[in-house]
Amino acid sequence: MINIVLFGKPGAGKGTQAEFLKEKYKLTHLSTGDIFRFNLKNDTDLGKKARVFMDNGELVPCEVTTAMLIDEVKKHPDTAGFLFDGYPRTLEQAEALDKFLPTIGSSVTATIALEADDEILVARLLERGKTSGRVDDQDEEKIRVRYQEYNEKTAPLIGYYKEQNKFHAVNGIGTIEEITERLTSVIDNL
Ligand SMILES: Nc1ncnc2c1ncn2[C@@H]1O[C@H](COP(=O)(O)OP(=O)(O)O)[C@@H](O)[C@H]1O
Repeated sequence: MINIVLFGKPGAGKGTQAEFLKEKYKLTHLSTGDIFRFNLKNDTDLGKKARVFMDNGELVPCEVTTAMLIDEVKKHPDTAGFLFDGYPRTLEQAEALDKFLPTIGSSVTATIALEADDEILVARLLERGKTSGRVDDQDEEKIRVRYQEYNEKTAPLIGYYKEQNKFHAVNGIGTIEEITERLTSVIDNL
């Protein structure tokens, strides 16, 4: 089983690239943001728990997110592997994943970060907000909260995965195809 964690700031292109990678490597794509948005739209109990946090650009509490992720993983016992997109986002979540995966005989294979400058990313998000309908993409204030959350809570994961020799960085600026190419060359060399 190969498990890839796609890592990067909001707007870095994780979702776009995940679409290509999941096809190429036959991976199950689990985007916590997408799963939450689905639950929000359908007004499920999970959606109700997540809404306030998401609408403000804050992280949903770890126990809610981790329970949801584990449920999703368990729905795909026969997969060739997972492409985690948006999880883990805190040290607590990374540790939870490292504890959970061995219970299904697996582990994180590699973490790949898509890197880009903040100004480029904020511009991309505001552009996406015009068409996506995502509340958290339409307001610079909320975008700023997400970057703050990233810097405080998610950035420390870089060190966590480097220590395990599982961290790879890829330049996230270029055409979609160029970036897919960079990501596949990392994965093919794992
Ligand atoms: N691993 C997670 N832990 C906590 N909250 C999460 C997680 N993944 C997604 N969320 C919630 O969903 C929102 C949207 O996630 P996502 O689409 O991945 O956003 P972004 O484009 O900001 O990376 C986040 O701002 C957060 O509220």
